[in-house]
Amino acid sequence: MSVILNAEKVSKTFSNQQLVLKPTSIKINRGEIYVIEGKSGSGKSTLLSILGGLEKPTSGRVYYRNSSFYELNDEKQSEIRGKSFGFIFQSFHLIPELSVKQNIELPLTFNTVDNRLETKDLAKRLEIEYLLDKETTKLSGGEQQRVAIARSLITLPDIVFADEPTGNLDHKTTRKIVNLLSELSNIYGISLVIVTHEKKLIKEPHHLFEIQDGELRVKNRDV
Ligand SMILES: Nc1ncnc2c1ncn2[C@@H]1O[C@H](COP(=O)(O)OP(=O)(O)OP(=O)(O)O)[C@@H](O)[C@H]1O
Repeated sequence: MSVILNAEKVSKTFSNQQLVLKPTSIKINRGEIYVIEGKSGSGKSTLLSILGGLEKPTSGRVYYRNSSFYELNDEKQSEIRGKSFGFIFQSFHLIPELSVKQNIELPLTFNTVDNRLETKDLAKRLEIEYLLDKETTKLSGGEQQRVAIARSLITLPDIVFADEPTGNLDHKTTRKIVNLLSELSNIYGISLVIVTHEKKLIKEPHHLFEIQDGELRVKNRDV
């Protein structure tokens, strides 16, 4: 199994000296799904931001394809974030002035990518083809999240990081979004790292963890 991302003993202390993330090691394999469960304030977003190249850890290293990510220069770091990582957030972060199609294609305008998915194909798989020319402000929460998912996948990244991707959605929409995400991760061989407060968000992730007071542990699936 090829390891795409390897975090070695990463920890985080903010200026108030509180240890928000205890030294944590985790390896992300190609095409596999990782779910990290934890209560509010447990350190989920902090860990996800460190793994996703958005927040430098206080100690430890994150290796992306054998390069120590935070030791690369800013230009190289943003190139990796733009081309090889995708991000999905709870509040979608769509741009209201742009159409659905323009939102999906946004990552392509910032990066010269070698690979990409065709917008129409992706939209078809997410069942939002009919929305491509629409404004995003008039879409339902579930539709907006499907647009955000399409945007996270358009560059055919190695890994998609999702922070509470279904947090604002009802139960039925949540199931649909989660199934779509797993399916697309499988089809395109993209690794998925999801942090959530919700238990059993995905039926059978390849890896299930729990984070409690900044400490990451493998979770017993029966609990
Ligand atoms: N920039 C920061 N400066 C100081 N403390 C921070 C900062 N970011 C996060 N924290 C603290 O670190 C702890 C963990 O925060 P984090 O956002 O990682 O938790 P979380 O599990 O994602 O919570 P939630 O589900 O509520 O988003 C919290 O106590 C938070 O107040």
